[in-house]
This record gives sequence, C-alpha cells and structure tokens, in this order.
Amino acid sequence: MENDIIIKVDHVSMKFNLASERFDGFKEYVIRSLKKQIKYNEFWALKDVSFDVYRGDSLGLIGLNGSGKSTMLKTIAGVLKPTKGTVSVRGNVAPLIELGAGFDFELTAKENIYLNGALLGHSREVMQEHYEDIVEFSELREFMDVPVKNFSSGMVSRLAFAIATIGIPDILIVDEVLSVGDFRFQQKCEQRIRNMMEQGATILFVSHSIQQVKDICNKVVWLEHGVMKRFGDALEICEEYSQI
Ligand SMILES: Nc1ncnc2c1ncn2[C@@H]1O[C@H](COP(=O)(O)OP(=O)(O)OP(=O)(O)O)[C@@H](O)[C@H]1O
Repeated sequence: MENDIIIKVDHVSMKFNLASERFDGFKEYVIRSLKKQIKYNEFWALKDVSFDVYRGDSLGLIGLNGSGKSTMLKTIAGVLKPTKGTVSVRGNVAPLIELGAGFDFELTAKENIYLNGALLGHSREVMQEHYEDIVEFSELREFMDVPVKNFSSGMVSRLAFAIATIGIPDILIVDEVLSVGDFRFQQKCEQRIRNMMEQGATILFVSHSIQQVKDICNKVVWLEHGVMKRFGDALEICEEYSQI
C-alpha cells in the first residue's frame, strides 16, 4: 500500500440475505432454518466499490437512503466483513457509529465510561486519565451516578460522543452523529471534529446535511444503490448531487 494511503477499499461488494417469507413464530423459523427450507433473496448493498483515502483527508459519503453509506463505514470499521474484495486500514479507528450501542443501561454513567472505554480498547488507566474531560465535555457532571436507563437519548449521545472522541485517533468515523443532541451541542461536536482534523486525524463522514459535508470534507464518495457513482472533489460532487 502506497505510503500516504491510510485506507484502501479494493473492489468491495457486500451481500445480505433477506428472508423472502413470513414466519408465524420464532419456533417455525428455527425449524425451517435447520431444515434449510427458508428461501432468501440476495441483496447487494455494495457493488464493486474501490477508492483510496490519504492521511489527513476528510472524506464524505453521500447518497440517498439505503445507498450503502453505513454499510461502507462498517466494513472500514471492521464491524462487517465484505463478501468480496478487501479493506486495508492503517492505524487505529475511533468509530462514532450507533452512539451508545455499547452501553449497559442498568449501569451508571460513570460505570459505562469504563465499560465503553474497554470496548473501544482503552485500559482503565487511560480512561481514568480522560475521565475529567469526558465529564466536562458531556456536561453531565451531576448525572455520573445515575443509571443510563434514566437518561434522555440526547444525554446518551453526549456521553457516548465524549467517550468515543478521547485522544486523537488516526481515523475518526462519524456516521450521522452530528444530528443528535441539541443545536449547541452539535456545534461543540463539530468543533471537536475540526480540532482532530487539525491534529492530523483522517475523517470519514456521513451526513444528510450537504452543507455539513461541504464544510468538513475535501473529498466525497457518492453512492447510488451500492454503486460508486462519483469520487473526487467534495464541492464539485456536492453541487452535482444537489441538482438531483
Ligand atoms: N444487516 C443487514 N441485513 C440486511 N440488509 C441490510 C443490513 N444492513 C443494511 N442492509 C440494507 O443495505 C442497504 C444499504 O443500507 P445502509 O444502511 O448502508 O444505507 P445508507 O446509505 O446508510 O442509508 P441511510 O441514508 O438511510 O442511513 C439498505 O437497503 C439496507 O436495508
């Protein structure tokens, strides 16, 4: 892989099998599944997608609902393995995907900071170092001993964002998370992402706000029904996309 290339997406295709019938219950599903009697429709969410991301790039993924943006991000984050092709990634990835998915809602915010940190691969010492910053950034100081099940969805997102953005990762993956929280907190998150970019982090960004993509990204991948329609300069492609 060329030196400055930090992510190489090489002929990636992703197939999902969708059950094409309804079942009366879970038991029927299990029995028919074991007897291999279930018919599936193949669905290709990504079709032969290739592009390179250079260190320090901020790449936006745009496209209509269901075009494959999140699936693409998940293959890069290593959450999904492509059916065909390969994804090579250099460096550590901080995934801001489905914020709060790793929380145990019965535990307190404080306990979840350590739990979520561990899931992201950080030791207890590292989390202790960043604890104050997480509390400060999330603005949830008085709620640290409250079980997360009592949080509003905005509070959950704030805590999850603060945890996922400690330190400066090589690659930051941001999937629609800037649409959570209130307007003021969104601006704060955007500022934190910009700081990371200034420190050299590479950003992968999905948003339905084309203005946000124009503001943050220098390059864009435009997906249409899983096919890469365009790849290149962000402003040019966003202009073209806005005309459809
Ligand atoms: N685990 C899965 N099983 C089956 N189908 C899936 C799965 N994940 C995604 N899909 C399908 O793949 C297609 C692409 O989904 P994806 O979430 O990547 O699109 P998207 O561009 O991020 O959409 P949106 O803008 O609505 O968030 C959709 O048709 C979706 O239904």
